[in-house]
Amino acid sequence: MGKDGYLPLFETKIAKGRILFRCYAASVFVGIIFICVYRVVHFPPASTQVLRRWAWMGLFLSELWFSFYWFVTQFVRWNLVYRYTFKDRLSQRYEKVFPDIDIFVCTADPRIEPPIMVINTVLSVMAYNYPSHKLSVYLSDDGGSDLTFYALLEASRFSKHWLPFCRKFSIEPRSPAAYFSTSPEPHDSNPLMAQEWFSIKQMYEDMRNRIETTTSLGRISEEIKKEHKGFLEWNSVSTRHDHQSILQMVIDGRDPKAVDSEGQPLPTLVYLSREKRPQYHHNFKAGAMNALIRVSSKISNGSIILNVDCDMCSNNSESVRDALCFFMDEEKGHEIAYVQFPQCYYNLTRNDLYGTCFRVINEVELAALDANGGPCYIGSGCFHRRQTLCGMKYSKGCETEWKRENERKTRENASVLEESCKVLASCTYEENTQWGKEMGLKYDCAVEDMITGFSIQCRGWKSMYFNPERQGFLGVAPTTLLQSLGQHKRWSEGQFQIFLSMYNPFIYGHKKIPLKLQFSYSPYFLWAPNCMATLYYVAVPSLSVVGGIALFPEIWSLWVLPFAYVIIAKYAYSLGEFLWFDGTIQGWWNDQRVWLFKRTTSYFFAFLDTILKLLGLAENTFVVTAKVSDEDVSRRYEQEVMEFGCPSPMFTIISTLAMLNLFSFVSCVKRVVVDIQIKALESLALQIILCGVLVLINLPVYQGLFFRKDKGAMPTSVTYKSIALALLACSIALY
Ligand SMILES: O=c1ccn([C@@H]2O[C@H](COP(=O)(O)OP(=O)(O)O[C@H]3O[C@H](CO)[C@@H](O)[C@H](O)[C@H]3O)[C@@H](O)[C@H]2O)c(=O)[nH]1
Ligand SMILES: [Mn+2]
Repeated sequence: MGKDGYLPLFETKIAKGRILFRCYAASVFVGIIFICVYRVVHFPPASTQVLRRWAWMGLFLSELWFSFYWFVTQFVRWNLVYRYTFKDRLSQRYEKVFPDIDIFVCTADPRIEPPIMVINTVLSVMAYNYPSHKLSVYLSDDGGSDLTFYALLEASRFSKHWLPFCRKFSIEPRSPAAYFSTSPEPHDSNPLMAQEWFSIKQMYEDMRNRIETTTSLGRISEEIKKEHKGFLEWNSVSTRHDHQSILQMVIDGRDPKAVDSEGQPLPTLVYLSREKRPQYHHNFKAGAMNALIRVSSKISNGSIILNVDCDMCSNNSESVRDALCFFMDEEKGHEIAYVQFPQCYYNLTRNDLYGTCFRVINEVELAALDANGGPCYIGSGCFHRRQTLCGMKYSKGCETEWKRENERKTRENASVLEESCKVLASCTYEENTQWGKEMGLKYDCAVEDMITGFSIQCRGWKSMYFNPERQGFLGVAPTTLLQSLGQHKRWSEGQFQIFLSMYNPFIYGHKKIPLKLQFSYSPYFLWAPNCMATLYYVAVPSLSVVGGIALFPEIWSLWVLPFAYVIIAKYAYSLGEFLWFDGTIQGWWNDQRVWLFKRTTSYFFAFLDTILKLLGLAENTFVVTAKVSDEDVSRRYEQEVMEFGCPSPMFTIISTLAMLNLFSFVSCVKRVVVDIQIKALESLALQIILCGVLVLINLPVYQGLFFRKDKGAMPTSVTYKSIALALLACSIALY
């Protein structure tokens, strides 16, 4: 109970059972100390073995890096908190004075983000269990596509039937595609529902067919063009990189005629494609969001903004109310800037081949960030207080009066409003303003979300992490290895860039956020530099086996113990944690493999590109992740067969490392079996084991290189290149 007998709207529980974790962490720490002692005491003497000395030094440095990184990640996990909301109390106290909510959906390219998927997201958020006249949904289309506009128009019509249906039968989830693909056909025992179910389903299928036919045609027919004045805008669009602002209020919620089939008001629905000109940088998603912030401030000015990516549909119609439990809590609400939900995906397979399901991040790491001062903003599924997004600093006593917030709506009619808002979405509007710097989402960073959230926290605000039983949002996970690696390259690059910029958590965050939070950001911001230590560890010990250079204690020495303990304890704990959160053993193994791939490729290229950018030799890019794949690729994804397919430098690195370890391993086996040199191998035992594990984890790579004939196999050019490179490396190691 809060002060004065007030019941809070949310509660916080500290995770129990951290004893086991703390014992584990402390014991591994001791193990690490022993390893360091071993490395120092057994440092090869200067006079002999120059090569071994260097290899040893590198290995020691890598181990120091891993230890430091491990130490920080464990330290910030010391406490975890979980939040629970009381929606009934919220409803009792505030149902009549709920604030307006603006929902931003971003899309960028109709070819890789199909309009039918986009409008399913739009429909799912229009159907929140929340007073419709207080909801406004904005679709930002950076693809500037009339196909997307057409789909939105169709969605606006369909919503008139969909919203009452959702309300009447309290269905979940409220994205029609997700609902009809997961809910069983209704029974005859409920004839009323059955009848409506089938007719709505039919209506949805018809709409989907129309949209998909038009999308595959690639252009809008003359007939359709007559249906809405909005299509005229495209007469003056030359390309998607060069056009005026297009703004259409597809549903004007203030209009008394904007009602659904039961006469209830509909949410406002707005289409925006901000102006694009080749000579102006558009700043990717951050630019789109900032245009939306301005335009929406003129139209609906909701005091809470929800941001979702176009593939992240709502999976829980209560999420808005959940978020409000935080913002409207009488005691703590006024200091909360944003409420972040986890990013989850609906297209994951059982063993999650590409390790995309952030199991441990969602269940543990974000809860730890929350305990240390607040989670980061991760782009999608996040509710913001409008003022904080616009740069406001936190100050005590600036409590929001929710009742007054709603009285600021404009009365201008839709077409006047459309015209006057276009200016706000023009290229020149931001010139000589603080947009992208102190206002709105920040520019010049590939992870605009992280840096924006961080700077909001540095302005004194708190944030909350909320991970409800029924997931709030579900998106589309990448379905090929290359997409997944590309996504991680963008993330790790952006994060490392922040670390090296003035926004370094320890410098910029100094005295602004708790030290623990500064530390909590570091493991993410330091993803990229992991590549160096990892590359070293997977290549040098194996090559040293070929050259007969021992870098670890002999198998019968007591010094093996700390190595064995640290490795076994670390991996056993990580496996246990993974299984605890509903993972599978195979899934964990896949996760380890992807961990390796990311560190040797995504992070490596991110590291290089960050350095190039610092030197002014490269520019920021944003490669949008594809949300569709052709049938063949999807089938292999379903069957959990790794997708290579096209030549890429990333694959060359992966295959070369795999081949190199294979060669080393084969050379050991040969020595044991053919030359019977068992004794000589005692000093190399740990390296051979490491090499063997690397071979095991790379099995799908060998399959892709040599045994598969399908289109997802490794391209032959990569095969030849990697064999040549690995042979070269091994022969250098031999001499
Ligand atoms: O110029 C652009 C580029 C992208 N987007 C949109 O941004 C979203 C995220 O793009 P996606 O390719 O799906 O990136 P992800 O890696 O899946 O996204 C995560 O990481 C991004 C930062 O790297 C954040 O912006 C996202 O919110 C977060 O979900 C999508 O809705 C895009 O349509 C734009 O609106 N304009
Ligand atoms: Mn995405």
